[in-house]
Amino acid sequence: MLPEGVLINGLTGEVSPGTGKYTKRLSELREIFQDQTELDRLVEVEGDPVVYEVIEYRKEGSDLFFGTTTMEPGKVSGEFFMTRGHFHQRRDMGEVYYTQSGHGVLLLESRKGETKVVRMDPGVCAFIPPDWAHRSINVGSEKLVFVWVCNVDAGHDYGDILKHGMRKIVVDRDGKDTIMNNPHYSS
Ligand SMILES: O=P(O)(O)OC[C@H]1O[C@H](O)[C@H](O)[C@@H](O)[C@@H]1O
Ligand SMILES: [Fe+2]
Repeated sequence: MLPEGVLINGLTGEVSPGTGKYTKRLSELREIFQDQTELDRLVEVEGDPVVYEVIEYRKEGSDLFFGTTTMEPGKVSGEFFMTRGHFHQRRDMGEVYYTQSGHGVLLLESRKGETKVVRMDPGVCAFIPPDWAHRSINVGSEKLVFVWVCNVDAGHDYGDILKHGMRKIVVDRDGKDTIMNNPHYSS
């Protein structure tokens, strides 16, 4: 393993050299949005738009890895495009998100049910403590690009969020991003 400088494009999320990537489209995120009828319609008429892309830089044997998440702007019945959201499998491992461009909301929820919001604006480096679920939401009209750094062993636990939802949702109300209680939240 050798040290290396990795070039990150803060406007596009490109990582050079990257070692892997995946894309999430709207149809793959059906369960997390409130209005699934409208989501189905958007998938149909807009040809299943990309919601976000994750590019990573990972070296075999390292304890850390990093990468970018690039989120497209968009809404489903006023609810902004968002990531799936997850806890880490390892409850002792947090994460760092450093916003490069665009505007977002990082929605966090502890196991005890506390909610916190960290605005994702360029230059903000967000600390995600261990055992807080996290979901990022693009509330702007441009791409939201952020760099994340995490332990390779942290892992993703999607189960709880997929099953119960998060307690809060972020919607456009009169042109302003607004945090509201999730009417579909189930404890
Ligand atoms: O995995 P999701 O909840 O869909 O979020 C998408 C991705 O967002 C960030 O980039 C995290 O660091 C990734 O670990 C995560 O996978
Ligand atoms: Fe994470």
